[in-house]
Amino acid sequence: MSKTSIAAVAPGRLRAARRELLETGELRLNLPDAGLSRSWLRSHAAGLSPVGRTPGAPHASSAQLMRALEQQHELVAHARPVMQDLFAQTRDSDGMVILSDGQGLLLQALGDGRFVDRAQRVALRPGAIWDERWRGTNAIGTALVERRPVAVMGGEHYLERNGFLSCTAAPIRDPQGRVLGVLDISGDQRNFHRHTLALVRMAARSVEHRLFQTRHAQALRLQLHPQREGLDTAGEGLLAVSEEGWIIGGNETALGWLGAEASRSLRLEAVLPIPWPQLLTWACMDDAAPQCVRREGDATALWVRASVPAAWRRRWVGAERLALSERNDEGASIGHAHPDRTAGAASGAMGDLASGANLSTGRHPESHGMHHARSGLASPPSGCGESDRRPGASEPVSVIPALDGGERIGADARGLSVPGADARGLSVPGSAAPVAVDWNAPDGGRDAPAMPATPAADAADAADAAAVAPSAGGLLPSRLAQSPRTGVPSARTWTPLQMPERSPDAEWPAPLAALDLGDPTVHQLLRRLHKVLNKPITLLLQGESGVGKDVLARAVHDSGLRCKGPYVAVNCAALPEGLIEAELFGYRGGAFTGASREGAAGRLRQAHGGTLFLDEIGDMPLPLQARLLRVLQDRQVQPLGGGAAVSVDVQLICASHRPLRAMVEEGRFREDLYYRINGLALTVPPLRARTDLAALVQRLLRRIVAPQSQAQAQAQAQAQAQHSPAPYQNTHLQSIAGNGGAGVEVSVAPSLMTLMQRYAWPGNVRQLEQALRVAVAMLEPWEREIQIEHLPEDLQAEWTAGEVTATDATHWTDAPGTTGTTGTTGTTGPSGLAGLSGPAAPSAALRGHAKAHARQVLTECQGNVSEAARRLGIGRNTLYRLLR
Ligand SMILES: Nc1ncnc2c1ncn2[C@@H]1O[C@H](COP(=O)(O)OP(=O)(O)OP(=O)(O)O)[C@@H](O)[C@H]1O
Repeated sequence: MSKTSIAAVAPGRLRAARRELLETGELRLNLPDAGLSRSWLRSHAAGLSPVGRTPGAPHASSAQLMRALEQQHELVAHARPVMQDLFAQTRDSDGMVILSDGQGLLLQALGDGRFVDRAQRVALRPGAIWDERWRGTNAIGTALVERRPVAVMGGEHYLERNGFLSCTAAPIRDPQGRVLGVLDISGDQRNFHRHTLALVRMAARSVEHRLFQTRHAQALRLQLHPQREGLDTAGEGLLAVSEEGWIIGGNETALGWLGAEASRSLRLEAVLPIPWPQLLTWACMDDAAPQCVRREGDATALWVRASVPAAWRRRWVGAERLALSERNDEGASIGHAHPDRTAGAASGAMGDLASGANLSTGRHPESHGMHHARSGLASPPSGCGESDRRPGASEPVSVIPALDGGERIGADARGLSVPGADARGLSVPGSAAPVAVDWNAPDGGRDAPAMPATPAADAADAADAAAVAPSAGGLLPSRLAQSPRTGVPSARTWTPLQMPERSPDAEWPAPLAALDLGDPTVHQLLRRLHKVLNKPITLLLQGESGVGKDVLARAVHDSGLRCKGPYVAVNCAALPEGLIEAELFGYRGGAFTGASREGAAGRLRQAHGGTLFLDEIGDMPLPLQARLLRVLQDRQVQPLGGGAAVSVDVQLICASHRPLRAMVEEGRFREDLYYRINGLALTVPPLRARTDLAALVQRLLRRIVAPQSQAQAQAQAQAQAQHSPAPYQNTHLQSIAGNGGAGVEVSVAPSLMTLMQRYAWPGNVRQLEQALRVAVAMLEPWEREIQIEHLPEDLQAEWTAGEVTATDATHWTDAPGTTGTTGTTGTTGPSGLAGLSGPAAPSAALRGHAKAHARQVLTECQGNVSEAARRLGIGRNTLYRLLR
């Protein structure tokens, strides 16, 4: 439906296909465009009749339209000038330029002439909803479903009454890749011009650019294009980078070229061969001209222009001045830094400060060459836009010649090497191949493959590529498989710039990294979560109760771009059935008996801009599942008792300990909802299957002890202030710490740890945490090591009785005086305490070993049974039994 539809499908063929669809419900005749066939089939399935009036297509009231305009004010504001421009260009062809929101609600229209009157008759005007479900195949509605630019000509419209229209529409995506709305040019089909599709695509891109620039106004923004002239056109790539050097956003074009995905999971250096401090230095220059980045090997090139927020410039240049004056004070070499350097010139030293290089250029410090050399970047390209050179600026300084004739970063003018650089060029950390930055490419395209003839062609190609890899369901732009015509390296050809081999763990955000305690399954799970961070992919966390699903969801929230937004957790199992609906979706005042007069926004709306964690979603009643599905699809919430639907933007994370898949098969959970929430399903392993119990115990203990001792320190301080005796209980914790608890070290006796490692922990981490809380509370003031007797009594009883449930659920209990389920014979369990109460049916040899070990410990304790039992982490009676 993109290009084929411009050469409209022959009317006879359309008629035949329509007849077939109506008679058989199928389209075996196959229209030449698969997208058109799909859309017709959808229209048919929606129960629309191609002839006659449209039955009950919704239309917004003027109040609803006003509200929608308010909600979409950013989109409308950025689209308006673009629409005016489009209108000026298409005026002669008697058409209309239309903007719709993401639901197909027409927000604004520009047009004049006779066509507008005709358009009004088919409700092509603000307030009407051109969703495919109501109006059949049409450019706006179909572009929304197909998520790509679409042209629908004359009889290709499913409803015959729209057959006089020719419409071209392109989705407008926000910087996260979500479709915000659609830009459309509609006109009389007889006047249709074949370039309209390219025009509307470019216009939509232009709106996206404006949105991108606004949303990322506080970030460093990079414009990219294989041709210098391509910068500032709708075909350029855009990247946004945080001050720490993380990619935080990118448009489809940039992501396609760089093979990157816009998430904080990638540092800029992973995709562009420029060390971050040096790029920052260059970007902070007042008049930084575009530069050409070229990859070694295949000579593909990208032109880069950077803009930074003014505050960054102030910060970096200010820091630079300070650093310079400090270095001057120390009498250290500062190369040729000029004391009166301008801000832009001063910024040039950032690179060498950051990289530790000491550059000596022999040039005037204010020359461009100076900036580049001092920043560690090679000098500006000699043929790289003469106009970029300031009048009178000196020639670029000499730099280390590249093996292939290019110039290198990573080495200073005297050949001093910069950390991270090697003789062959800069090695991007973890990247497979060294890459060179060639600031000297004569035109940025000399070695580069042929470039697109026009930005329009480029735009068309990118759109076609998007059609190849459409990003479904509001996902971030997927990697584009660039058309060869663009001459731009596809994601594949840039692959060496990525860091597939690197271990990303070092770059995990702290909240995720903190959960990586050494268990390989958990590690894999965290890796997968890390990959989908900041992507609108719904997560489904499954696993037994207490394994830490909520903890994971919270870590995902805290690690992502939404961390400043709300995190709202709802336990669907804990809410009375009658209240879930009101709790989730909100209600209008007095909507039901007992409802408050003011009404309530509901948890979904509370989570707007943040994360909604729906725990135990398997416990949600079926009717509510249907409602939730609708909300997830429409991204709008309708409060109970009526009122306008409100848009919500939430990252959804669902969790359940129930087997949802099986529930779907049994009809207890909606299949459509299951697939909707199942963007990425991960199973959190039970504690008994984890190998990092010791590290987890330490983590939990730190968490348990620190606040306790802090609270006690406070209580003590308070008590002292009131001249009353300090509370006795557990004052040892802060006395151990001596500093309010921060340094308290409580650990678990090794023998007890062995026992714990063999226990099945049916309540998982929750049970472990509770056990440790009790144990810490039971510690005497002088004790810092947890023994079995500190544990809750039920565990003690279970373990000392040898009734510990093993990971393999085998019980052994033939220690004297106990009863067992397996009746395994032998003496004791495995070594140490585990031998006494180890869960897996121990062999006689193991029991013998445990007994021997207990004897040895007793000898070491010079016969002191209490001490030996303490060391072994068991009670005295148990030790007696064991030794018998
Ligand atoms: N990795 C972890 N580090 C520290 N504490 C953890 C970890 N995982 C779980 N916990 C603790 O275990 C308890 C249970 O965790 P959480 O509520 O996340 O489990 P869950 O799987 O969501 O349980 P349920 O299915 O019953 O809701 C919490 O107190 C939590 O703090």
